[in-house]
Amino acid sequence: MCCSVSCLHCCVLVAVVVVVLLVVVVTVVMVEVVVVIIVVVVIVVAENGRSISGSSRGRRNGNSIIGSSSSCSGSTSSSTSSRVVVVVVVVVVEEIVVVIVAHIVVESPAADVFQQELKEPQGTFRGLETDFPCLARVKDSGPEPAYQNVTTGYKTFRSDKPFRLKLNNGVLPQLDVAYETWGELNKEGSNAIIVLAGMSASSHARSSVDNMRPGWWERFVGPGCAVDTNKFFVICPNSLGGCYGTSGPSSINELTGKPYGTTFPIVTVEDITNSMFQLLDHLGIEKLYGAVGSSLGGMLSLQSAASFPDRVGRLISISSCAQSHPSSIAMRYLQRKCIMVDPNWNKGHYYNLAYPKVGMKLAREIATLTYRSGPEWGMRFGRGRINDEESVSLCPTFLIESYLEHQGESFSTIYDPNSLLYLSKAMDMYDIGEGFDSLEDGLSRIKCPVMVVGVQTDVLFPIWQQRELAKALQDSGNNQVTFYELNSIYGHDTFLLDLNGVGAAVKGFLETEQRNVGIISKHRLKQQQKQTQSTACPLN
Ligand SMILES: N[C@@H](CCO)C(=O)O
Repeated sequence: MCCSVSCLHCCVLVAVVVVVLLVVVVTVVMVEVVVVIIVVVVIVVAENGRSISGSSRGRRNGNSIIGSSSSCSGSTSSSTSSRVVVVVVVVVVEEIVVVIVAHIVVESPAADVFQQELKEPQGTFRGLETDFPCLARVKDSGPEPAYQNVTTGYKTFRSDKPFRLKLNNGVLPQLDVAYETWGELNKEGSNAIIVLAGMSASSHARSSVDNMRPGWWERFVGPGCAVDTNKFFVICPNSLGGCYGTSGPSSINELTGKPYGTTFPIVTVEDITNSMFQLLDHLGIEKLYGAVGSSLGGMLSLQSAASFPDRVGRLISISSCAQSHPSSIAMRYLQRKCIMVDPNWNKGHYYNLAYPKVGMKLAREIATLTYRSGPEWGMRFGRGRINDEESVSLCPTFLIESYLEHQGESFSTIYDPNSLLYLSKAMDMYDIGEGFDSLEDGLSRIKCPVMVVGVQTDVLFPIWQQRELAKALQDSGNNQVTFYELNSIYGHDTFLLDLNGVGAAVKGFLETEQRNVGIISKHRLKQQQKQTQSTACPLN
């Protein structure tokens, strides 16, 4: 403990109290000693006086008196000693009590402060504290996506046919795909929209009677919302390789009776797309009205239209790409590395053993850097400190630090680290031009109207990449490409948070007959925002 400038007054007060107590203790001890000496001397002198006068009377009055004097002299001496003993005992007990009290005062933390201050005046450097009481102390001051560990409330499609994957001759003896639906499929089966999630999300896009908790797109999907469940039958599947009900590394391998861990086959965006179309087959949906996806989901929507051009009516890709850029791969590589160097990761076999929490937490902190933006943090936290009163140490000082720590902590135990490895790898590997002469050739398989939405503050899928995607789609021969550039502050996570921008664009594109619109004007987005705001779906 040390006195900082801010608590100088408290130090002075503590010092005064300690000095006064010490003076009182020393004075009491000294007085007690003097008193005991005086009392003993008085008793001894008084008794001696009585004994002297008694013996002179005995000598005058004969034997009887001598005999009486003799017996009397013995009783006086013993009573004197016992009085002295009683006085000494009482005083010694008192002294002990006083010494104990003095000891408590001198050893108290308050006295420690004082002694330290006496030895080392204000401002003396004594070395940093090394106990690092770093705690996640974040003020909940901004919007966050609703991610949950979803274990119930979804349906599961199971295929018992072997599911073949693109790489390494991978095969799964059976396939599970978890999914949730909202709205009604019409008689023609023509109003189905598949909503494709980002990496961390589950099938729980919106609350339902089976799971009342808010979904990750709660305000975007629903009656009157951007994806209007009064008009559309909405399906949200969990991705292959994930951990919320669909086959993934935490699933049990029926051959061994144990979780696959890293024996699970490598997964690609094409594989995830194929698994989702098996689900659509199972649901009897021949052709989707639309595929709407963000981030990994945007890759899936592009791939759906490329792999199954006759089965996708229109597609939306938000903050995504058709070919992962080295800068995004680098950001995901670091996250994977954090997990894989955690000794508890144990080459992916940690189920029922120690959990690689440290690596997972750090991975999510890095991921958060790529999901949000400097402008948002500037507005939300500025250079605000966690505790203005606290002296500066190597622990987090600024609110942004404790925000990252909080994000890492809260996500680290609701998502399977192996799923993060598999799905982030799938994103790295994505290249719609692979096997074709160019990206445009790969994109030319997409025949339906496309809307590309990008965000100016996205560092993971930067806005220039979105412009390039829209242009490459046009250059591939598609003359039904719409491009929106949003200036939201929420970076890559804008698709989860900005209902006015993203919601309006999505609703407009889904509910407008598609023509050869080319690059859409800002004027049209404003019109669509007004349209969206006038609907029953609650905005912000
Ligand atoms: N915050 C999102 C961003 C990537 O889509 C996630 O964690 O999945």
